[in-house]
Amino acid sequence: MNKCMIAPSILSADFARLGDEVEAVLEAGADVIHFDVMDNHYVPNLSFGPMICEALRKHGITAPIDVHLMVSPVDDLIEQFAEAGASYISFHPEASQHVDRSLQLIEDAGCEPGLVLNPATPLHYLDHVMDKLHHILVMSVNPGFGGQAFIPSTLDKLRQVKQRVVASGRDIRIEIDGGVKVDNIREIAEAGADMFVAGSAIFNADDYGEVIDAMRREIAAVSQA
Ligand SMILES: O=C(CO)[C@H](O)[C@H](O)COP(=O)(O)O
Ligand SMILES: [Fe+2]
Repeated sequence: MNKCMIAPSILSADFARLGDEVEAVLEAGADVIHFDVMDNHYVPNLSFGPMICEALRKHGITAPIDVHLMVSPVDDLIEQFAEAGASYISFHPEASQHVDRSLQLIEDAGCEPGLVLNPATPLHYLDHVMDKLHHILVMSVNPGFGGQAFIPSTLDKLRQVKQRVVASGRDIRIEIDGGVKVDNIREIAEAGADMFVAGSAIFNADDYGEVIDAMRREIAAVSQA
């Protein structure tokens, strides 16, 4: 199995000290920086755009930046985020007129493409595009806000996504996003996730490293079982 990755969502970071916050979570052991882009149209909230991604690169951040686009339309922002230094780019299929084209645009821009499934988004959106996916992001909250409670039915969805990935024979990461905490990450890992987004659980803690280490111990308990 792929090494499991911890991806702190900077939505819950102190924006006035963003560069330092990102450095701090990476020093604390994070693998990836999760970057939530909200447009007050596809989701009822507004966050940040490519300029902030570029600013993190200029600040010296070299870790992968995982851009989660909660925007509609999708395509215009792909090139901008690629130029700003994004590593992975995912979008919600309902927000794109042409899902295959958007995935191809991401790949052509030199980034790793992913699709995001909301709690009520059917899995059939994965049909016909598995060969284009680097990751599948399963939302375990409805998108738009950090700090929401994990929706338990998404565990079953994760299992179904995992089955599809195994059946495809492809090496596709399964990412989970929303309400991930130390006390539920073990069952999430058991259900098939291998990339874990956590915003409030990490940034609301006094010691980021303590939370990330505890999450890794919980995940390791699954691989050793
Ligand atoms: O995409 C998101 C919300 O739409 C965020 O990535 C997610 O909510 C992370 O925050 P938390 O871990 O606090 O739930
Ligand atoms: Fe996200």
